[in-house]
Amino acid sequence: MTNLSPLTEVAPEAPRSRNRWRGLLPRWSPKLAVGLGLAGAIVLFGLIGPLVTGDPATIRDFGLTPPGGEHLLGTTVTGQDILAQLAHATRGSLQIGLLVGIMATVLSGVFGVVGAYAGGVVDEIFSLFSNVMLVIPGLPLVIVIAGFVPPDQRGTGTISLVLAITGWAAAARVLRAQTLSLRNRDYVAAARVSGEKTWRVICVEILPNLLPILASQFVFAVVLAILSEAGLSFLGLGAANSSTLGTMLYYAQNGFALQRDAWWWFVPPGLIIALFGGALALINFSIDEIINPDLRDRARRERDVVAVETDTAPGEQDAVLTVKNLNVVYQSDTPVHAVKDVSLTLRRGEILGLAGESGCGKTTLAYAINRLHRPPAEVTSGSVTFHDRDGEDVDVLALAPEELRAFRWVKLSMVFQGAMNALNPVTPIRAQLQDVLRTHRPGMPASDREKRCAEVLRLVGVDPARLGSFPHELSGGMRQRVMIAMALLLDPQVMIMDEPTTALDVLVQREILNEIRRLRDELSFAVVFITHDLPLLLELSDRIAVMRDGEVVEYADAEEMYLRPRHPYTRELLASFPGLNDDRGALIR
Ligand SMILES: Nc1ncnc2c1ncn2[C@@H]1O[C@H](COP(=O)(O)OP(=O)(O)OP(=O)(O)O)[C@@H](O)[C@H]1O
Repeated sequence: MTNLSPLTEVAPEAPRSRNRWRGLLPRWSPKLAVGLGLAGAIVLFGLIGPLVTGDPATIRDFGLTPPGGEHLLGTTVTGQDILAQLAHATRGSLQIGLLVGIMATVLSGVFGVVGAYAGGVVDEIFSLFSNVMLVIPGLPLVIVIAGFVPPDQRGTGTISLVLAITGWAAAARVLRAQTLSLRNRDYVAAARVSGEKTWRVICVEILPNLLPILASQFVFAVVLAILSEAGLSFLGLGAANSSTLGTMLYYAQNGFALQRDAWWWFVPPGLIIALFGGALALINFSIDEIINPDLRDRARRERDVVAVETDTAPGEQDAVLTVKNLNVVYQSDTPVHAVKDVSLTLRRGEILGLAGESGCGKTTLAYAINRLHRPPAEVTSGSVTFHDRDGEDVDVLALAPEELRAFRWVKLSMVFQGAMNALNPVTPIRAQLQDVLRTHRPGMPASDREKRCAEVLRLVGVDPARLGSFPHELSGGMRQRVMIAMALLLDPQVMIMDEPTTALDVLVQREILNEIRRLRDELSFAVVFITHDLPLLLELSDRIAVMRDGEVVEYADAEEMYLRPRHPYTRELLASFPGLNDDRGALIR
């Protein structure tokens, strides 16, 4: 099958290149539109309402008037206009929400980000303090603190402070974890080494990466503050001399609004709290999609799965893996469409070679097949189906996280590019191999684990006596064999090998390739073998797919490709290896 489909446009991404901050903004979606619309309307009401609705405290001599006429939302028992009260109360609640949001975000930033960046004793003290604050139950503490503050000092500022003090710790934990990961990134290390000041490294290198998390936490803190303040006011512990939605509910309860069927007194403030909470939750969900692009992938994948199910073109008879119209895009400032509409079928026991120059998308394709791709990489469409030995078809892109964990390495394993450096230098080989078995076969007795580890080492031609060795005591070739042994441990049906021999000298490379072919014959797993070295693939593979610029431009039997390359790019690739141009006649295998 030759796949020469035209480049799929990624139209909505175009503006990203113009504005690097665009990537940090939520994508426009119905959820976001509804959330922003509702929240915006409520904020406008809180801002403009008090200016046009008049004094909410004016007492009139006609109490509990139902909505209509002069008083659109009716009056309280003392004849105060509910609409005017609602406008002022909305403003009061928004003020508290905003104040608490800012204070809680600053506190979590200081204790989470600064602590984690400073490290050492500072981090330990900050982290201990955050943990203590986290385990103290929030609402009871708020009630106790608010209860101890005399009513005349219990203004909006005091209540906001109390709510912020009790509401920052969980966010600080998340920020700390994220900062610990960011501070070890190369660009942060480079900034430090180049002598940038600490505040600058935090503000310029770290904080921009935390913006979506901070925004999400801010929104959450605002919702929580409005709800908590309403709860406190309802208990009579809210801000004194101020009007909030909670105090409105408190007075409605004291005025027996429910018993008097005066629904217009308590329903509007309750409704505004519920709508504002719902609106911010919708906004927060859209921000979550920036932090975790997997969320937006999921919806799209579910759509794609339906499309694939209705399009059940007959696959190849003995297929173990079918990739259909797979598209992967790196959603970076300038989106890179790294895999374009790729369709491949891997037969049971087959070695499928994936060739192409550096940057053509081989690794991206391998990672996407395995669901190992990480943001900004995103599978925008297509399907990956694994056809299990027992006849079941597994839709790999739709697997839930737990199912994926059970699938990977058991059914489909991977030997990574530069894999020989992937071994942990301070742990003996035995422990590293046994870890895989402990994770995937928790019930396996220790003696069987030991036996299996020795067995796979033997399979790849490494003396089992080496089980106790540390990686640095092994040669590069041996380490590579250990990595292949690790991929074999659970007897997978498919093994993806991404340039597994690139760093090795030609002789060791040849030995390992022979080993792979022998193992495939013995254990009959299928292999996707990735390399830019087309001659090597011609020797090793049954079929070869040639990739260029993210597309599979030719897909054919190895011998056929060698003798009759059809695509000009394949011919160009073959011509670039001098040994293949001579008169050898047939492919040497
Ligand atoms: N994190 C990323 N963000 C944006 N673009 C990326 C990212 N990673 C890879 N790319 C781009 O995706 C394309 C495919 O990269 P990929 O690593 O899959 O190529 P490859 O064929 O495996 O190359 P190599 O043989 O050198 O490993 C390249 O154009 C690359 O620049």
